[in-house]
Parts: sequence; C-alpha cells; structure tokens
Amino acid sequence: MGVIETAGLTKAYPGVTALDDLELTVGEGVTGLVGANGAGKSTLIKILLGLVPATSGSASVLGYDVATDGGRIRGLVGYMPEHDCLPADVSASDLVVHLGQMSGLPYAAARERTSDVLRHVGLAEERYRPIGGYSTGMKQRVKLAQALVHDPRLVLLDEPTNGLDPSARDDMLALVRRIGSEFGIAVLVTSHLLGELERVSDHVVVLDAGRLLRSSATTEFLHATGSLIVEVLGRPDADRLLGQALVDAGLVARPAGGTMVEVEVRDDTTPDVVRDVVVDLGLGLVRMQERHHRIEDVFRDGGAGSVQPV
Ligand SMILES: Nc1ncnc2c1ncn2[C@@H]1O[C@H](COP(=O)(O)OP(=O)(O)OP(=O)(O)O)[C@@H](O)[C@H]1O
Repeated sequence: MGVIETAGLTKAYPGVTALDDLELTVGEGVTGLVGANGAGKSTLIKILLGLVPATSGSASVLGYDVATDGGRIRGLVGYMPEHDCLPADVSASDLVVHLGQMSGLPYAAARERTSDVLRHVGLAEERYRPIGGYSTGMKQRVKLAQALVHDPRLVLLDEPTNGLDPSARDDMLALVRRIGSEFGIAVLVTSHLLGELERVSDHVVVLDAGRLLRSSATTEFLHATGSLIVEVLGRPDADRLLGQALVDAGLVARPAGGTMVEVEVRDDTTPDVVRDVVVDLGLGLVRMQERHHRIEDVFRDGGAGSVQPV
C-alpha cells in the first residue's frame, strides 16, 4: 500500500477544476510534486490533510481515508504551508513547543523535541528571539521545524524554497533530502522549479492543470538521450569548426550554445572519433559527456508552459 493513494480524485471550484480525476500512488522516500502555478498542488495537499473536501473520488494517507479520518491523519503527518503564517511576536522556541503540545505531546516532551528539531533545521540562539525579526530563510526553517516536532510518518512540504535566495534554497533542499534519507520520514515536496525536485527527489509526480502528466522515478526522467555534449576551447569559432569537422567525419552534430556541440552517438566508436577530430583541429577538449533528459523536457513534450527550469 502506498503512503498516499488517490483514485479518481476531483476538486471543482466554481469555474475551475483544480484536480481532475487524479490517480496517484506515493511511496516512501522523497517525492517531488511539480507543476506550474495553479496546477493543483496546494489543493491536493489540503485534501490529503482532510482540510478541504474532494468533489468526487477518494484519497487515503497512511491507510486512512481523508474524508473520514482527517484528525487521525493530521496526528501522523507534518505540514509546512506555503504562505507566511507565523506570529511575529512569539519566539520560534515557544511557537514550536506550543504546536508540539497541540499535536498531543506532553509539555516536557514538546520542549525536548523542539530543541532537537530547531537544531536539525539550523536555528541556534535566534530561536529565543521573536519571529518578526527573522529572515525569510529562518521563517521557512521554523515552518519546517513545526512540521517535524511531533515525529510524523510523513511530511507535506508546500513550496519550502519559496522566496529564498540561492544559498538558502540549497540549504533547505539539503534539509529536505535529510528528512527523507536520515530520518526515514516519507516526504511529499512541491515546487514549480523543476531542477530543485530533480536534485532531492526519489520519485517525481508532474501535475498539469489538475491532471497527472507523469509519475516516475527521478532516474527515469534523467535517462540518457543517445547524444554527447562536447565542449572545446582554443578559438572563438571552435564550436563551428568542430561541428563542421564532425559532420565531415560522418557524424550528426549541431551547435549546443557557447563553444559546445551536441553529437549523436552512432556506436561505441563515436567518443573516439570526436576525440580524434578535436585533436586534429588542435582544440582543447574541456568535456565530453552524455546528455540527459531533464524534468523540464516532460513539460516541453506535455505542453505546460509556465514551469521554470532552474
Ligand atoms: N478556494 C478556492 N476557490 C476557488 N478557486 C480556487 C481555490 N483554491 C484554489 N483555487 C483554484 O484552483 C486551481 C489550483 O490551485 P492550487 O492553489 O491548488 O494550485 P498550485 O499548484 O498549488 O499553485 P500555486 O503554486 O500557485 O499555489 C487554481 O486555478 C486556483 O485559482
């Protein structure tokens, strides 16, 4: 049985179908839920928490029916909401203790767990200061900590990198990965930035306008394409020169930006042919590697326009 299962799950708001006949199974590990703004990610999470009723179809979380067992599910699941929802005049420490107690922990246990989770998410002395003075990155960490305080089986993280600068985003992604791998907690994490999910997820689910576009292991999204990317240096027009020489050598080659050329792999000898051509031209070989599909190729094929690769 999956950690999350949906069957024919549909949510219609007046004038918009947020989820459309969704059939989904999410297992252990880290699952990335990707989709453009409005694809239905937050709606799915709210239904899974039993906070919003579905129009039709069914869903279960950890074996419990979202329609009837919402309270039980919320006791076993941690939720990091997308939007800023933290009180400004309370410290992270007091807030997380309070939310731990609301999840059913006795006071002493809530204090102990709060100290642990705030350390895990990287909040040190500042945990005793009011949240109003925190940076966006620190606030995101508080939201993550409160999702973990009651030792959940599953966490639902809605856009945890929202509003973060590149370095804070990297830190948050590393934390998400650790939750899945070191702590053994199943994770469903949403983002509209595809490259992020590629980095931290074992499995990727792609939603497009409320419909399931694709669900597969991340490695399947990254399978090789049968071409090589060759980067050279030595002359400003090195790519043009190399491209022509490779075509003359009987290979199919095209420019790939900068001083890079993409070469179709004909057989096992292709890398040797490329190397020899580069040497004959007196160019320097910077790299030669297999080109991989990236997750955004799914959107290029599937048609969802506004998802941004990073
Ligand atoms: N309470 C609501 N009433 C009416 N329409 C809604 C409501 N909540 C969501 N929607 C609509 O449902 C669709 C899906 O919204 P949802 O928030 O689930 O998408 P999302 O993938 O999470 O996007 P975002 O990243 O922008 O949050 C959107 O068209 C949205 O406008």
